[in-house]
Amino acid sequence: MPDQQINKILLVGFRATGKTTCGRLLASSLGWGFIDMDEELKKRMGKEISEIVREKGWDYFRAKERLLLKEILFDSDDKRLVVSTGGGVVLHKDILSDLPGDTLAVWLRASLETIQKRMSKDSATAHMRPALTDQGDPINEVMEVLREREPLYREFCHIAIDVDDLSPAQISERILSYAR
Ligand SMILES: Nc1ncnc2c1ncn2[C@@H]1O[C@H](COP(=O)(O)OP(=O)(O)OP(=O)(O)O)[C@@H](O)[C@H]1O
Ligand SMILES: O=C(O)C1=C[C@@H](O)[C@@H](O)[C@H](O)C1
Ligand SMILES: [Mg+2]
Repeated sequence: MPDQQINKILLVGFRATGKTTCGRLLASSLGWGFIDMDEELKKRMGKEISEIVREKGWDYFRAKERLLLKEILFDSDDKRLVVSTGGGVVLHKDILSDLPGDTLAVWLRASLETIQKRMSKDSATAHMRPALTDQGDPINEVMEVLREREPLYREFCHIAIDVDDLSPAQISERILSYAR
């Protein structure tokens, strides 16, 4: 856990675990700034994530994501900020393993079933969540990618919240108790 006043909260977790939804709510409850990394990358590049990946590939997307993460953590003007990260931010292991002392990383942990159900229902999946593996199907590949990423979420996050049976408001409430 951070040993000083918390100024930044990073919401981390797999696709469709509610990082964007809960982050917006949490920032508004705290009266802090808010940034959604995927939305920011889309805005900066003027394209949907699916287009960026189709045209330039995942390595290019990760390079841009990495620069943005560093900028947010180390050069942001906003003193207090809630950050909804992209699902793959744990791949930037060197950054996540050396977070500033005022930054709390929260893992929104959901079951395979919840993730697949939410991804299938969410119209944003088509343009925000292109396939990550050779399987070519973002829903079918979830188990394989989760298996790789769960140890990273566990290693880098200070706290985990099981979100399957909680509403966004309940999740935001839980996180609030750590930030005050
Ligand atoms: N606690 C919740 N209970 C039920 N549905 C939820 C909850 N949180 C989010 N959702 C729904 O799940 C879907 C995905 O949510 P959201 O976009 O916030 O996830 P995300 O973690 O930001 O995903 P990504 O990593 O792809 O950006 C949305 O349709 C949202 O309405
Ligand atoms: O899990 C991932 O690697 C990703 C999740 C989304 O938030 C986007 O950042 C993008 O689709 C990559
Ligand atoms: Mg999101």
